[in-house]
Amino acid sequence: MSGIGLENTRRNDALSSSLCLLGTFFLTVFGIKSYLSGLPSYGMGLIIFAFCTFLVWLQFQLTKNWLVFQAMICLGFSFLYLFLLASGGQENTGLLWCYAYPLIVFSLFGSRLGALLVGVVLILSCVILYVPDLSFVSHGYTDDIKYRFTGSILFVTAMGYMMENSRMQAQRKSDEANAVLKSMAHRDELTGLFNRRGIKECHGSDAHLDCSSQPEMTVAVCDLDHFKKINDQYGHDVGDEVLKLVANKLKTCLRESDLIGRWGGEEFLILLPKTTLKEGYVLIDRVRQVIAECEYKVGDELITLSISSGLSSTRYYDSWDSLIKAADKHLYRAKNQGRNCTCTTEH
Ligand SMILES: Nc1nc2c(ncn2[C@@H]2O[C@H](COP(=O)(O)OP(=O)(O)OP(=O)(O)O)[C@@H](O)[C@H]2O)c(=O)[nH]1
Repeated sequence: MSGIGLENTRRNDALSSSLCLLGTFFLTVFGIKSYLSGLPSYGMGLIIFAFCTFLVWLQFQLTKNWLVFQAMICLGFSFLYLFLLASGGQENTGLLWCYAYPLIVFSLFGSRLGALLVGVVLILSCVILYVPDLSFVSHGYTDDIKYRFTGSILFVTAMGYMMENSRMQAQRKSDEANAVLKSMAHRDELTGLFNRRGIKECHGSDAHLDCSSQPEMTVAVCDLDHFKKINDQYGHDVGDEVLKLVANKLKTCLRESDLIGRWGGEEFLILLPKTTLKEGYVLIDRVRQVIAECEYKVGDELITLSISSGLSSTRYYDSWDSLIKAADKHLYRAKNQGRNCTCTTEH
């Protein structure tokens, strides 16, 4: 799961638990109190709401289905809001709890959808407050309380909307910044290829190399030949351009599924999943030929390039360190054999 996805899951978990468990607690306490104070049906109503809230929480813990949770909790709290408003609650104190409603809806649905849902429920609450003689309405609010409640709930709704909006904007900015930071931490700035950390993040654990449970993977360490001379003769900027050119050639020569990284200065690491050592040899030697054929122009001069590579495979090595060490050993052999060549155990 991505960092952002994980963050959302954590937020949903925290939100569902605090909403449902606190809701269950307060509804139970005030339900029992009302029941014992001579309002049995109202008290029972609150206790039933408490029980349903707990069930919704339990359902979310078991299924982790956020959409179902959102729908059920929104429906439940909308009913509770209208119930408190219509009944007035114990000694008309039901209104006090109504202020939590817009905040709950905004935190569950965000500012836009939240505003729509709260809007619908506020229209229904105006019907309850101002339409006379509705059979299901038993409150005894004075006109002054109705006006003041309408004004204050609209104010809380507007504040809730603005706060949720700024929270969402801050979240978006932080998600974007995190994505940029993650890419910077895992990519080489010059070539855009994965850096060491990026490669290790994708394939770094020895579990990725277990050949008994997954297909063979071949690893190649490729190194530009006599790169120091290019730097010394033409300057560091030209050296950088050559590195970019080679990185692009690697990208175009290899498959989508292959992972290419810059392992060190002028050294590249290539992972070839689902590839035997023999197949890997063919692929990497073709890359060698392509690079040997390409020429880089500096002014009127043409620079010829070449790479040497060493290969190893998960068929023979089951730890990351031994795999890279073996590829390095073959690279060393390729350099000693005169460079511009590819070496493996079987060749
Ligand atoms: N332009 C540029 N040069 C780099 C970069 N990183 C490392 N280098 C240079 O790469 C050169 C590597 O030199 P060596 O290790 O001697 O390797 P080589 O000249 O390619 O010789 P062989 O590998 O034996 O063929 C050094 O001069 C480093 O300064 C980089 O990011 N940009």
